[in-house]
Amino acid sequence: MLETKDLTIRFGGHVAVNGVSCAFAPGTLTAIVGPNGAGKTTYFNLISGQLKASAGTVSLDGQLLSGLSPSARTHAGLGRAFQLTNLFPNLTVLENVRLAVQATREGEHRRGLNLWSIWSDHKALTERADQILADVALKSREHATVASLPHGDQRKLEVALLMALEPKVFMFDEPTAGMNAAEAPVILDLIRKLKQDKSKTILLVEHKMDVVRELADRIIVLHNGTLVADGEPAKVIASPVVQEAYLGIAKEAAA
Ligand SMILES: Nc1ncnc2c1ncn2[C@@H]1O[C@H](COP(=O)(O)OP(=O)(O)OP(=O)(O)O)[C@@H](O)[C@H]1O
Repeated sequence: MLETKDLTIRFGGHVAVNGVSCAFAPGTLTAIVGPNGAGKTTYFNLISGQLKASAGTVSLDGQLLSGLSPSARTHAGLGRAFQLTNLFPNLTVLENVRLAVQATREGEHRRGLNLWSIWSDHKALTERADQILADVALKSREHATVASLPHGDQRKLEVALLMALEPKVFMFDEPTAGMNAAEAPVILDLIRKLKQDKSKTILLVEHKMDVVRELADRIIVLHNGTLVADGEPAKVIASPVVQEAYLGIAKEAAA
């Protein structure tokens, strides 16, 4: 179980995330919605450790993550899509995914300087990386360098690297933003498949309400950094306060 307690961050006088307490259980996909500037990405950054909280805690399965670096949190099971700037731009797509698989499996696979084990590890890692690339429909690009990828493929690669980590918690921040009509369904399918694994916790920041309606088991709504609604999607979406102030659905419906 991932939990935030009274999680808060201030930037100068501005409270971007304000005392958010929430628990996310395995087997659920929670969508985090709210207007621009509501604090959704900042909340993600506090959970993943990219930002240091002014107050409050983050824990996973009882382990306190507050104070840990982003990579230590990743090691504890928290998976956030990689920033491609952290990758090796001149290595190929396949090489990058294989490195991510290797980083995840390092403990299991280290068997000294034995050529046979190095070769068989390499083969197993490549097979896993190949599978992940097939899942995100990026196989045809496996020999391209990361730097040469168009934007949509870079977003797919971010998801591929997240898959390679095999985390307990998957955090997706607008995973289909900037993707074309052919690319987005691949990623949404992948999230649908992930949902079937009831041991995984999925958090999704998403503006597209049709995606939220279809995928979410639960919606939480942030507004001015505060948690203002939390519950079953139909109920949260239907609540007047959310419709009018936060989602603009009333406007959409009227248009
Ligand atoms: N590093 C920072 N320094 C100062 N203010 C920040 C910083 N990061 C975020 N903020 C402010 O915190 C508030 C929340 O921003 P955040 O990006 O989390 O919102 P969001 O809900 O993800 O918005 P969007 O839907 O537009 O992505 C905004 O007012 C933003 O300007």
